[in-house]
Amino acid sequence: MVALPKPAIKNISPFILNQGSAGLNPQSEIPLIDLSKLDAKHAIVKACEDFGFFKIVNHGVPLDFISNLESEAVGFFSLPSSEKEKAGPANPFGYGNKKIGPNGDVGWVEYLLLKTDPSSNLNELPTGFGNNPEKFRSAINDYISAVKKMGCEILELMADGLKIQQRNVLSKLLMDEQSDSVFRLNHYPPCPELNQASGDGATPPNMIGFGEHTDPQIISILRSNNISGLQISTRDGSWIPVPPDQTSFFINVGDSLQVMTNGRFKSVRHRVIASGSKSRLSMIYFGGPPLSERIVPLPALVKGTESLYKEFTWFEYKKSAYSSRLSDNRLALFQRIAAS
Ligand SMILES: C=C1C[C@]23C[C@@]1(O)CC[C@H]2[C@@]12CC[C@H](O)[C@@](C)(C(=O)O1)[C@H]2[C@@H]3C(=O)O
Ligand SMILES: O=C(O)CCC(=O)C(=O)O
Ligand SMILES: [Fe+2]
Repeated sequence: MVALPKPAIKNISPFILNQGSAGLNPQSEIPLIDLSKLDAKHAIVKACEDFGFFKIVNHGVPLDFISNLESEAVGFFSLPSSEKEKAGPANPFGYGNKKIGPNGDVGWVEYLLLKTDPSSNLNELPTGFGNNPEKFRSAINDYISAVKKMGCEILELMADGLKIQQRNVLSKLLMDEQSDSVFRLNHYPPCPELNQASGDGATPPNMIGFGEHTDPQIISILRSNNISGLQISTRDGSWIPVPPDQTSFFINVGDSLQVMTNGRFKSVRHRVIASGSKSRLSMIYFGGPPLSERIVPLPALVKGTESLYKEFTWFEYKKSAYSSRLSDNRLALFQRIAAS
């Protein structure tokens, strides 16, 4: 594995999370789903209800697709800033460094945000995009196809587990040619100054790599190298660390799936805490519907009850998401106020 260069920083204060390790609950277990087991569909539904998050093993994604993409990504993030910046600034797609989104959020992270449609910006990767942009492009395409296939299998198991007759009711949205899915490579560089900075006296301060948020799409499929940092928020509001596992995937329920299940599944709040000494690299596929898709609860899940949400299209939701801050509760605008 190639060592990534360390960026020079003078002032790390905007990135410090002023709460030490308070509120962390390392005891909770992250639900583990074995995709080869017959009862996977029930375990998936339970994990989505309890956590909105789970880990997948026996996923069927070829490990060489993962390692090829990881080495291409390491190669890209090792380039001099002047080279990486040729792919930026992220607007929202492209190379971004520390700035997340358009509304003032920052994190100790550099990233590449890409559309997944192979005919779109993947083919516009600028020259200077590593030594062999064609190799990078092909590693991204191989990875995305395999991960999308696994994502569709998971969405079909969810539909089965929810006893919905049309088992492709969710997966067809990702399979649609117009699916508005995105792909992100995040690199959290080490921050040696963190070890010297003073926290609350007892514990060193935490550094925000990627601030807390929920993902807006249907499902996010995350894989990282073996460096920790990802945390999820539980129903009681405490944070639990997600032990890294570079051979597995982690699934997040997104806001759209929360709505489509009429609140039965909850989108999971999560964040990344950067490390003082090690580089974390993550790759995330965000499976989204076509822009024109109406995001409404599946009819089978509203029988006898009312929809908890006002109707909206994915385009309307995305537009509103892009005028929000990262930590905002983006669904609040679309919630129906229960009649008393
Ligand atoms: C602050 C922002 C970044 C984000 C768009 C937003 O305005 C609010 C949602 C953010 C998020 C979180 C999940 C994904 O990383 C992402 C690509 C997405 O779809 O929504 C990011 C957006 C981004 O970085 O552009
Ligand atoms: O990098 C990670 O591990 C998670 C990042 C994340 O939540 C995101 O990009 O939406
Ligand atoms: Fe996220």
